Amino acid sequence: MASKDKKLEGAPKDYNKKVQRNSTFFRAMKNSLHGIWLILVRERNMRIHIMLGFFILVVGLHLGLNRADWLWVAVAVFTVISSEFLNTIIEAVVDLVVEKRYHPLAGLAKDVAAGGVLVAVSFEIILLIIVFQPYIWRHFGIVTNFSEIIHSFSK
Ligand SMILES: Nc1ncnc2c1ncn2[C@@H]1O[C@H](COP(=O)(O)OP(=O)(O)OP(=O)(O)O)[C@@H](O)[C@H]1O
Repeated sequence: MASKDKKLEGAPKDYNKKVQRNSTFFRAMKNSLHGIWLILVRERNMRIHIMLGFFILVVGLHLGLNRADWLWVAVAVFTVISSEFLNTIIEAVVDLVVEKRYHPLAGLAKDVAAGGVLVAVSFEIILLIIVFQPYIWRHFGIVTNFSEIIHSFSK
């Protein structure tokens, strides 16, 4: 994430600024929404995860997933989104601490954080295959043993 945005690098005039605590609930909410806006604007991967989430929503509505399946889909999608938040936080903190200097621990922290996202995406793919495959087979009129077994679990 290094130096994508000059505004977030911090200018000398910023050093005199005072940090204001969130004095009201609405101010805290405004800052939280600003955080969501920042990650959407800055992180291409987050935009991809969100678009994929909407795509899964449309396909799920079209195939008529049941309530239990929607729960698993929500777990899968939000696990990935949460891991991307964590990845971005770690990248920002690492860049803040090391500034632009090379440090093996900075590389380790960033790579491990990115690895966490990869694990979350793998978890999402496995869950989505398990949830969607019986619906997709049945959508095309194919009934397999596996789809029946999976479907009997979700009844
Ligand atoms: N200060 C550093 N010291 C050592 N290695 C670093 C440092 N900063 C980044 N790296 C290494 O370079 C890689 C790319 O870092 P960079 O910050 O450009 O990417 P990123 O922010 O992880 O990418 P993206 O924003 O696309 O997720 C990291 O995964 C890490 O291996």
